[in-house]
Amino acid sequence: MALYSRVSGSVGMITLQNPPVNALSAAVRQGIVDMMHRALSEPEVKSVVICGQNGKFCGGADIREFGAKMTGPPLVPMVHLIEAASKPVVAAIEGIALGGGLELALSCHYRIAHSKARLGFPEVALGLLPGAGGTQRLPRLIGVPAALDLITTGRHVTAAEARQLGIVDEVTDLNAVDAAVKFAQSVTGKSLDARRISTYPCPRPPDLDAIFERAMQQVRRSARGAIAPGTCVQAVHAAVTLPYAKGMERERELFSLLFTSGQARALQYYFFAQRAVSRWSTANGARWDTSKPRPVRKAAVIGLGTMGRGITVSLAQAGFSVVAVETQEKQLSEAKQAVSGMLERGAKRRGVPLAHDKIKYSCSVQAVADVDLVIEAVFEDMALKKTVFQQLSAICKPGVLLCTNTSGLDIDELASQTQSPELVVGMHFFAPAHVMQLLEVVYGPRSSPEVVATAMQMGKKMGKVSVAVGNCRGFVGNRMLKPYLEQAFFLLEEGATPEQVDQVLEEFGFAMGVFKVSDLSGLDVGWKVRKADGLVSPASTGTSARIRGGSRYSPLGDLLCERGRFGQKTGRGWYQYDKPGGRVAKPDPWLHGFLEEYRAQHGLVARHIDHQEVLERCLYALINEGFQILQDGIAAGPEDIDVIYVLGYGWPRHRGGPMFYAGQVGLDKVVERLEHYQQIHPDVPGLQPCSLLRKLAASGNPAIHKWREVIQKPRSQL
Ligand SMILES: CC/C=C\CC(=O)SCCNC(=O)CCNC(=O)[C@H](O)C(C)(C)COP(=O)(O)OP(=O)(O)OC[C@H]1O[C@@H](n2cnc3c(N)ncnc32)[C@H](O)[C@@H]1OP(=O)(O)O
Repeated sequence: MALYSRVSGSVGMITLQNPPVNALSAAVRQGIVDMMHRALSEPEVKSVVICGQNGKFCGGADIREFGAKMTGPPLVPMVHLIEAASKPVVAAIEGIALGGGLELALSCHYRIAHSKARLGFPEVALGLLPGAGGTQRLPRLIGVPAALDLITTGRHVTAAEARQLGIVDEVTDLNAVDAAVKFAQSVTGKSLDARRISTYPCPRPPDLDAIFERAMQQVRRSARGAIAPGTCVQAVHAAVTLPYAKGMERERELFSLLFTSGQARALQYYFFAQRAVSRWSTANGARWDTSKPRPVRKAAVIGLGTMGRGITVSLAQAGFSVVAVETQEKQLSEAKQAVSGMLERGAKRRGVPLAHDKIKYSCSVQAVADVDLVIEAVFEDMALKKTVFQQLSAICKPGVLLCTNTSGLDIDELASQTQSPELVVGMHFFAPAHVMQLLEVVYGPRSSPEVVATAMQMGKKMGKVSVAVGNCRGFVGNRMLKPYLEQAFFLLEEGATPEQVDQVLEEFGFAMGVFKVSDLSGLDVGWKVRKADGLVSPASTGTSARIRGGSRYSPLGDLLCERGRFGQKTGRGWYQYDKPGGRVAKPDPWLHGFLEEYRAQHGLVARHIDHQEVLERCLYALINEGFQILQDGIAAGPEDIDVIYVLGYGWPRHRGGPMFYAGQVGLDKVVERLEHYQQIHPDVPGLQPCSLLRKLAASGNPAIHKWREVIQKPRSQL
């Protein structure tokens, strides 16, 4: 709702009230309309200030209401009412003015912002465009290039940048509401003719066509199939080419197109999913709201390889004192140099002070004796990690949290090496650790709730989205990757090429196809794991070479590794590169010949494989594993899996995540297609729909937020 009060006798004050961000719900819109009429009708009131309660102007349209039938006054007539007002209306922007909140501010005649406020049009991230005149007013106010930038990227600007761009009239370090009241008094009685942005002509720079062409190219490059960014460009184009009223009609058409698209639904689901994962729970009943994190001031990182360096940078940038340990002198000095470079670049990019002095380097593990938390980041080798954990358990002060950065090893086995297994938790960072936003916090059966809470909070402080997951091979992300990769290999055996599989996945929206990712991360990583698992056997032909434990197995990755083809680092993998370390993947005729030879050796006949089969086999196998993970209680809900896949594995955000996507496709259809492929490939257990998936499909494909009711009590394997 909106509150009305009179300030200093002549200023009508409208205060938006809708915690937590004063979003424009039906009640708030109704309140604004009613209070505007009141302010305009009271003769004593000479000007109006609009502000938000609790230091937040407005977070935009109320996203929680998007799924329901629209009630209350629409936004567009509301902003027109404000702009057309005969008394000056001043927006007092504290905290945030985002989306519809900024549109509300742009309909006011003046805008006063607090210096700490952030403004922007983030609708594009929700699969929408600013649909209350934002695409028509902003270019009129700040010009086409700047408006295109803000609207297509959704980036927030500071009050200072907003002032520079001409979005706000004044910035204050003092109380913005008081400043707005003073300002409102100072403009009482002045003509408002030049203050209504909708009446401004839209600037037409001479290279207009080139500007729009560039903007379209830019969004095509980065959108990966998302339709909102290009539609935003079209809406701004209407501001330049059409009179305001017609431009508004075009904005409405384009907004409706986006609003009813599956992409907007997926992105809005994802918005709430990312927030839902912070309300974590574990299979043994610990919860975010009943578990208190421990204070951590000083942390240590053991092992300064690629991951350890990234983790050190993240910790230092988050303000923690860090002891960074690498036992070899030479590696330590290399790491020191690399970390300094990363910190310098980070400080420059983010405009923050350097954090060098936060880090103390040491060659000795003894240096961690007084820290509150240790993150072990040595090589992915259980024996090595066990030794480190035994050492840490002996050296560290009592009560220290011991975390391991592992991408899939057994947390409980490591915990059993220590005197306090309840203090052990996994922190699975993604490379590069100082850049990637995702953190899997892996709890073992003995991890204490407060340890999970501490790791979750540490992740948040490091700017990560932390997702709590249970302990199993590969946790959530890498466990689901296994059947996906497996299908990709099988498709090569059956006649596909790496470029064909990658193209299908990239057209779906993945940042990179599975084979390009494999080349980037190194084929030897998986090879090492498979060797440790006893899967890699000496070269042989015939069916037995492709069976392990009674199930189908593809040795293709092993064979490439045996030939020294480890991917980008060796200049050869599933693709060829111009040099070792090269980045541009080119199809490799050698690989095609090798695949032909391989098929011939194993009596396999290449067949034509279509787009749909590639997509369904790769994605549905991965999704099926996701349902198995839910069934096992390793992830608490589908949102956890979806956030992990979007932030850690390049799943296109506008498709919501694998579990959301499965719901969109229809769970019954996913079951039917898995059964179809299982019949053809009975030796691939990953194609057998898991019982939770079958159960959900049989219960009528319920909406994703209802899945938890069906999952009910997960049968935890912990
Ligand atoms: C005709 C249509 C015209 C316009 C369309 C629009 O206006 S679309 C909406 C545009 N606005 C946005 O996209 C803003 C989205 N919100 C954010 O970016 C952040 O939430 C924000 C406001 C920067 C605050 O970030 P912070 O990190 O401080 O908190 P958090 O993100 O956890 O949010 C706190 C809770 O607020 C809920 N929330 C935020 N924005 C909205 C919103 N617009 N509508 C409804 N609810 C919103 C958010 O979900 C959090 O609640 P929780 O219960 O934890 O989920």
